[in-house]
Amino acid sequence: MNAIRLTDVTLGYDRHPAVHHIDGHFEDGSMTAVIGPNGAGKSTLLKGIMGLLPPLTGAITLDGATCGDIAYLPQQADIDREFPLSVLDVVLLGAWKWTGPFGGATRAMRQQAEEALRAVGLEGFGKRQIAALSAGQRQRMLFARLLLQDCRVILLDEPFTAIDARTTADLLALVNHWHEERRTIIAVLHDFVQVRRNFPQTLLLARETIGWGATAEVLTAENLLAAQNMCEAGDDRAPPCRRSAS
Ligand SMILES: Nc1ncnc2c1ncn2[C@@H]1O[C@H](COP(=O)(O)OP(=O)(O)OP(=O)(O)O)[C@@H](O)[C@H]1O
Repeated sequence: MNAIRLTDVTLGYDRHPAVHHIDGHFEDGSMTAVIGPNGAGKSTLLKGIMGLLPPLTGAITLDGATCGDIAYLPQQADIDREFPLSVLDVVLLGAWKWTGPFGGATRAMRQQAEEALRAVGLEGFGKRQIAALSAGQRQRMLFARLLLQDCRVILLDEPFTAIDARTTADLLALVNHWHEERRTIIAVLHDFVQVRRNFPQTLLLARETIGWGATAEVLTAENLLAAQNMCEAGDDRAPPCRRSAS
């Protein structure tokens, strides 16, 4: 079964395409690394799947799911660290599907949030302000929120960038556990060793698809060189795309 199908998808900003004509699918229960040079369109693709950026052309279909069934962890840079919230408040945001945007958290939800904090190694951190967390602790907190969200599809944008080795290992173990639970995982990553060791599938992007399939077949020197060349030749302010669907 396909969890997510992309049919000739082009995504961009102000009608300027950032990533073109992506065609393929993420199978239900698959675990895919999305890799590629800076500016290749990796974050853009995740935003498209999440429904934050409607395709300029083509279609993204979620098999039997809605955007509410997808959990999304944006890049660290996109998160406001100074907002006056406690760690428990942030984790409880993961329960909004059940509470509604203005609903209060029940005692059971608070307990679940405490358990999630324990699972990511942040027991006793609930009352702390998020501004007082280190980068690694903040990422652990956001993984606790993902645990509470309990979604079938999980999108992670550079989840381990600027995170220490111990935290990365702990959070990777959690991601592998989600994979064992047959959730669909799509993660933007830059560490190829990590990708080879943990991610069975890889999508290599360079404004368009260079390779998509088994990691060993996609993550080759030849493909990486092609991706680099493609991105260097790319134009940030490309005109609206006129290529027809193939
Ligand atoms: N909000 C935006 N408005 C306009 N252009 C954008 C916006 N976000 C990204 N872009 C452009 O879209 C292209 C793809 O960016 P994107 O962030 O998806 O790349 P990426 O592969 O995730 O890169 P990185 O590895 O550096 O995070 C880039 O040319 C970028 O400048």
